[in-house]
Amino acid sequence: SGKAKREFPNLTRGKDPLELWNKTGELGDGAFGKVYKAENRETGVLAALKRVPIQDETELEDFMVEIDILTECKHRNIVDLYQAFFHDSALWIFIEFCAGGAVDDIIIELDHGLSEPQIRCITHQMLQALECLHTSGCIHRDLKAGNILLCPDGSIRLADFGVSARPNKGQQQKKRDTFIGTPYWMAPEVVVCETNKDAPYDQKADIWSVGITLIELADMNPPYHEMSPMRVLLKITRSDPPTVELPHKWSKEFNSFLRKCLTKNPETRSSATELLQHPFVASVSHHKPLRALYQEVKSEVVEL
Ligand SMILES: COc1ccc(Nc2ncnc(-c3cccnc3Nc3cc(NC(=O)c4cccc(C(F)(F)F)c4)ccc3C)n2)cc1
Repeated sequence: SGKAKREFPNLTRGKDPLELWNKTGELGDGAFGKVYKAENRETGVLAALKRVPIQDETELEDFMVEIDILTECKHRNIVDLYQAFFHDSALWIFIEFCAGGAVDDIIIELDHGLSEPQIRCITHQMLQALECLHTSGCIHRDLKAGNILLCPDGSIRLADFGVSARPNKGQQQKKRDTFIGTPYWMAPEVVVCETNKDAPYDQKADIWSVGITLIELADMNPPYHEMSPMRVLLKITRSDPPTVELPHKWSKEFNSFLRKCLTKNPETRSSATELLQHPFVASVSHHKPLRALYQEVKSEVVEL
């Protein structure tokens, strides 16, 4: 095309990814193209591979937002980008493979919610990942158990299988009609923004979604899961902040932490940095409860 090719430092062009990586299986059919499991021919390292068909350079720029975020936000609790290629009119993204899969699938597989020690562990790592994203000026916008991956050592990685966007730092305005995020986890001010598209919202919206995700981990579903998505939007804006189904079943610290996340006013809602000082997560020091969770999932599969 006549348009000058934009330089993308984190993108390898003119190399066939399958010379370096061997596709070993399928992981699912993502919102944007297929997702495969892959193994590095030289090192044996395992990766998850997403192949996104690209029509032209402008579409490539849209999808490079994701590569930029993953390059800028290198953190032990955010999925690790190994390599990105532009080859055969497609963007090939190779991510560190997390063998435990997504936490919402684990809850379905085990058919029970997580224990409080397991939830404390996940929350501590989620807040660290969010603190890193927010410091880099990014907003996730679609936090939920389905976007949290579990690794065998009990660590978790924040992922985004939808399309997370960056705040418009002079970049193209988020497409006005796209509906970002699944409604159940949406903070009140985001619902207002999506419906009247004016109220600005920022990183505090992710903190609300942390609270909803903790309820999802404890009760196996987010609040109002039995309602239709449209009715949920009204419910979220009109109701008092939700709690877990049986608050007395959980510690004072857990309920207090939830109240800090599920504060309707984003101004007074705590930030990720503030919440890392909260007693619910301040004393977390190891991943043991999540290593046990990984073993449980893996043993479950063997039994079947
Ligand atoms: C069904 O069983 C399993 C078992 C293991 C796994 N493990 C695994 N490990 C790593 N990635 C994936 C994965 C699965 C489906 C789709 N994509 C996956 N990873 C992936 C993620 C991304 N991008 C992000 O996660 C992402 C994009 C933008 C922002 C962010 C964040 F905000 F978190 F920084 C994260 C890009 C390309 C790929 C292949 N899956 C998945 C399913």
